[in-house]
Amino acid sequence: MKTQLALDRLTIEDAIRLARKTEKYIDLIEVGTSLIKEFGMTSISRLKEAFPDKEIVGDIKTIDNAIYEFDLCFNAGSDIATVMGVSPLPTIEACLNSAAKHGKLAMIDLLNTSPTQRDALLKYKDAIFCDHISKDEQEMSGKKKSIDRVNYDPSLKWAVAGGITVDSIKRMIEPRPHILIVGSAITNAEQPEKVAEAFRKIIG
Ligand SMILES: O=C(CO)[C@H](O)[C@H](O)COP(=O)(O)O
Repeated sequence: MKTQLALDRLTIEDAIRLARKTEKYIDLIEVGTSLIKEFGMTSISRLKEAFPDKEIVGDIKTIDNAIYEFDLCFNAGSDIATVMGVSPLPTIEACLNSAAKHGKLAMIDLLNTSPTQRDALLKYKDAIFCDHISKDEQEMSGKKKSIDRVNYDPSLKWAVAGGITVDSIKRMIEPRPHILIVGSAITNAEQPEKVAEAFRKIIG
């Protein structure tokens, strides 16, 4: 199981500072959608330059214009780029094709997908699937991703995201997701490195 640090609502310099403080305890660095929207592809290239040995996730949340957006992300230094699961299937397939062309990976964000849509997506076995509770749902209804009652297909690669805290992973059951995506629990902490270390201790 790997930890992905999600960097959102920060300047590029603060994102680099936070990643630097926690780099010992994290595996992947996510350039959050908010950074990409505010600073463009520079946010991805700057994080990749600062952390050439970490896997960089460009959370571009593509929903159309797949090849253009995915090529931008990979050319800027992303190792993984994200596409929304609610997109038309030709968009998902174009993202997977772009990822294969670059020798990189696509993550399909399952936010707001119906069970039927999820079933239709599970045939894309090269993708990473992200089970995700949105920031707005977290803030408006208090919902958080819990991972004590998951039932993932262990033959697929899974990530989980959405308000995950150290407390919420204490009751993890098997199979564990491949990637635990953590944002504000670390980025809003007074001592981000201590929280990142606490995640690492539980994950092992
Ligand atoms: O994709 C995202 C928001 O759309 C974030 O990366 C994800 O939600 C993780 O951040 P947090 O732990 O703060 O919820």
